Amino acid sequence: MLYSVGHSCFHYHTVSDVSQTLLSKATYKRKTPAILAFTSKTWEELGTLNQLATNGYQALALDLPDAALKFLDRMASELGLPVVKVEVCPGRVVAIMTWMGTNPGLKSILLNSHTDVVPVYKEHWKYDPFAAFKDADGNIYARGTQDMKCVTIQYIEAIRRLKAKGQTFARTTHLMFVPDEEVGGHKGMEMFINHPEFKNLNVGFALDEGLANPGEAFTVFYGERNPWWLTVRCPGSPGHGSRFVENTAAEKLRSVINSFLDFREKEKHRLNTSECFTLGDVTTVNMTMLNGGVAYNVIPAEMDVSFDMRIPPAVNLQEFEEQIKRWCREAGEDVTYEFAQKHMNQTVTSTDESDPWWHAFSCTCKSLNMTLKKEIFPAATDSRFIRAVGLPAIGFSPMNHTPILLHDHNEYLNEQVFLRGIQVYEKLVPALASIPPQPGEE
Ligand SMILES: CSCC[C@H](NC(C)=O)C(=O)O
Ligand SMILES: [Zn+2]
Ligand SMILES: [Zn+2]
Repeated sequence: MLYSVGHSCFHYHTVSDVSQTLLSKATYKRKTPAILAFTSKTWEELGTLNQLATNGYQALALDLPDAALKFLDRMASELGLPVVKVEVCPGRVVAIMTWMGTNPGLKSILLNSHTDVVPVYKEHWKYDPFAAFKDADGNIYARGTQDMKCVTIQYIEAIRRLKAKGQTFARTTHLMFVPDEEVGGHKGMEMFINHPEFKNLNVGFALDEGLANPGEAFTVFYGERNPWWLTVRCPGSPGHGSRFVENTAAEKLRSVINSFLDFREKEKHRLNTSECFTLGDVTTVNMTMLNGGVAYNVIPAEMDVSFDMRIPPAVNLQEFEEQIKRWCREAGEDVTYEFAQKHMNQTVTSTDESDPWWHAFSCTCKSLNMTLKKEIFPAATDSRFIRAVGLPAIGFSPMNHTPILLHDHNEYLNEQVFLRGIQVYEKLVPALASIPPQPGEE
């Protein structure tokens, strides 16, 4: 197995070689980026290696065949930035490029993006979804053009331009690339956020993905609805399909479905009749799975129904769950529910002008004549894990005049919109990374 060390030229043949070299510090000069071979290490071992990193050694683990990681290695080497890679769970690697600030004791800026994408129905695409075809109007079609390769590349290109101009800033900027946002982030950001290597990043403020806006404005997300995925189980008396059996599962199921879907109607009405509400301000309920029954003429002993619910931060979650319990009780005997996902964190990020992070963000956008529309993100991104540990995070993908096509067929982004996004980060990064020391910072 071959290991290489960032943009230095060391090669090792086994992980053990790497560790041996690492652990005999005499072998290293501080200017030499060293490897932390995370891939086969336990978290306890990482603690030791981590201490080496804080002593001035850069970290890099490199036996990873993943194409996205290889691409990021190439970008890091072009930008002249060190990369840390942490295999948080088997096969799930988080990569971090770091542009060190002139005052590294200050809280850093985190530019987060995910490297995974959702699948495609190839037959429904006008062009090959993995060829990034650009049409005559400059629209680039490909899976991930909006979600969120655009943002990843905009971060990288903005840093490239800033570095080329010789600029430096007080605060450190980290570009972080996580592997599994599209399947919930549980083996990526959710695990990594409590990892010592994340704590070492000393993050003060994070940017992560948002959504396109079809109009002139740019949407920014300061919070998210909590996803609750639950299954309601309705047991009942079985019997012959020709009879009026009492206490059937289906009668209970009907009551449950009616309660949930009546509530859905009310929330839909609330959204459609309010000028100022967006999807993120109301609760959505969707019945997504239905199970039960074994034969046409056998009344089933159980029928189950599953719902995807998204609950805005302003809703009292305890009261909401009481309502679910009531619906189940009203449906009949022994109706129970269980959660597949139950997110409870309702932290939102300050968008008050007195907040230094928001102030820098919003003022920069204003200086670029951008109109911002503040919203609650209707679905769930990795930002929820960042906010859950008390860090401010803004969901922002600079795409205006663009239909929302994430996860859709024919996802595209216009090249002009994409290029303007680079300019936006070219201003945002300096503004955020130059925020003066705040009370409590050194
Ligand atoms: C709750 S984990 C699933 C995460 C997924 N995120 C997106 C952006 O589609 C969702 O909201 O369904
Ligand atoms: Zn995304
Ligand atoms: Zn997505």
